[in-house]
Amino acid sequence: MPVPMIEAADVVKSFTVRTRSGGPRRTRTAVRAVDGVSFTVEPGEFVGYLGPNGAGKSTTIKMLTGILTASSGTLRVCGLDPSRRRTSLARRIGVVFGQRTTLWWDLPLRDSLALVRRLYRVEAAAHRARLAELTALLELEPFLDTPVRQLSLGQRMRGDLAAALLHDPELLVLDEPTIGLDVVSKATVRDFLARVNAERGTTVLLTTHDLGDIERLCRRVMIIDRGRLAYDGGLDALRRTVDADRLLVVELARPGPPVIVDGIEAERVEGPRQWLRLPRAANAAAVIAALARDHEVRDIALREAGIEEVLAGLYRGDHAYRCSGRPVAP
Ligand SMILES: Nc1ncnc2c1ncn2[C@@H]1O[C@H](COP(=O)(O)OP(=O)(O)OP(=O)(O)O)[C@@H](O)[C@H]1O
Repeated sequence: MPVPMIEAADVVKSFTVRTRSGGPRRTRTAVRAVDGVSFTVEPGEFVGYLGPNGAGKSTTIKMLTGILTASSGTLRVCGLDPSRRRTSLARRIGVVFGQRTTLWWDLPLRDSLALVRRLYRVEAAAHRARLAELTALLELEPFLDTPVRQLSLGQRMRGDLAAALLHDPELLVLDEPTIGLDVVSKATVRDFLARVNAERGTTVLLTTHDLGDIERLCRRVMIIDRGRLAYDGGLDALRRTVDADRLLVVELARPGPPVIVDGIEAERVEGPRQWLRLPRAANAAAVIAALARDHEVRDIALREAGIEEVLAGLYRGDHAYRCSGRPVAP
């Protein structure tokens, strides 16, 4: 059995936050940003680590890369304890944060990448070969001699990906790598990541809010919500759940409270427009007829629910969407 790339067992991270409760005194409260998370990632997997804002994704990534130490539980990345073996681990993993660069702002990209070689002590010939390969794959040539601060966001991200992969890591950890990129740059980054995973067998853990990233890249997704794992399983299983539902979007003559038809209550209301989720077994024609009988309806549309609706349901803690992929903490 190969050693798992990542093993997390009941990992907790608490922060102490000081809050002012009206008067001059501050009270200390503990916030459990990550609250007993357990999972295993095997070599070669491409896993999406998803969740709403503030769910605990970045905190998890910081623990995986040794920036933060877990309050309790055990964590192993490439078989190492990240907080105790941070330097050894750095040689075996690559990390990209979409919101900030690891490159040297005033240096041309080429020089930045040369410095990365020294940091990771990559042998010169290996570096040349790898740089040539990454330059071709990421189409870096036109801007290798441009200072990083003059690069567009898409160019800078390609530079950051090259920097993270120059030392040929076993695991690549990405925190929102496509944030702010246009559709063409996103496609370039996604195609590149898919190739790195498929051809080099690099394991990838990806945090993103971008549905396109998830659909294109992640065979498995883990969803964290308020510090706890709410779903861990295949994207296909999530899709099958999606297939089970349809959405009825109804435009009423006037705004009102959520309508209830055949026991189905509108889950979203925006002015006169309301959204009802119809299980596959529901008879859409009967629901529409009942709606028209009891309400003044201006317009109606029926559509298949997408991955977006399923994620929104999971993020809301909608239990109907807790489909079982792998065991999930209750
Ligand atoms: N250094 C810190 N001190 C106190 N609380 C923190 C600290 N870092 C994170 N938190 C809190 O922990 C929780 C999880 O934050 P985290 O940044 O991990 O979320 P996230 O899932 O990455 O969110 P986003 O999608 O918005 O980036 C939040 O409630 C956040 O306010």
